[in-house]
Amino acid sequence: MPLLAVSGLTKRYRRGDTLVSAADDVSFTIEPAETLALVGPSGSGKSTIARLVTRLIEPDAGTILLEGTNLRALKPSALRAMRGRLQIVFQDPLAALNPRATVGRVIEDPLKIHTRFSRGERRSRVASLLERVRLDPALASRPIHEISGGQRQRVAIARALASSPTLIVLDEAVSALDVSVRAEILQLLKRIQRETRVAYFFITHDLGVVRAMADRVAVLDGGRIVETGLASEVVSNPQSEIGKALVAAAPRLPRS
Ligand SMILES: Nc1ncnc2c1ncn2[C@@H]1O[C@H](COP(=O)(O)OP(=O)(O)OP(=O)(O)O)[C@@H](O)[C@H]1O
Repeated sequence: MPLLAVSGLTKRYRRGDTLVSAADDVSFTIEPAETLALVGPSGSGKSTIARLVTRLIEPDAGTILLEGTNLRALKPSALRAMRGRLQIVFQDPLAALNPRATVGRVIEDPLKIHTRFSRGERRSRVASLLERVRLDPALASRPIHEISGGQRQRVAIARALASSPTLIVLDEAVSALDVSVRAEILQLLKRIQRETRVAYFFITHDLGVVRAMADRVAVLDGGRIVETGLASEVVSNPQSEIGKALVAAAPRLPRS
């Protein structure tokens, strides 16, 4: 059974008199411990699909099965419990995390929701999550706005890991970082995947990231998936027009 099975996912937005298809009959699967990348030009529907899959927005049609459970059929309380299994990390941690909250608080909050740990257990789990993302546990007392962008994204990853997810959706999660910090975070994500067998749904416009991180890739155009395949094959020999255009527009890719 796939970890995630999405089928027929459809979402339209009204713009004036017309309907814009942000997701048009989208179907794909993600296996445990796998990384699937979703690429496409600006406005092709990548963020919409990330938000549909994580149930932040409601689709017009389609099913989303996580570990065989239909997320759309769950009552709010059951969905809350399931949410821990499926986490999302956004591009801008300063917008996604409360900038005045401390690092420790940001990571501890999901533990309050998803576990029955005592206060002491939560504190020691926060310390081990900080170590997992290679941050000094002493950082727990610092407010989010005082730490660097790269450190903030590590905190966002630690927060996502707090509820022991089986799938993390990364919505342009490394796009705003400079090149060296981005490389460090990608290495970190790979190591975490080896250690925990978490799967990633990697939303990106960066084919270098696809080549470095993904097992498979789906190419999106106008809300439709126009090509899927092994990342190495699609990046070196795209079949769809939009895949060819993305590869042609990419800066020279480092060898994987
Ligand atoms: N809340 C909304 N209301 C109306 N239209 C929307 C809304 N959100 C997205 N859209 C439209 O849906 C389409 C897909 O947008 P989406 O943000 O999902 O694309 P994207 O591939 O993530 O783009 P980018 O890479 O620029 O972030 C676009 O035409 C966008 O204008």
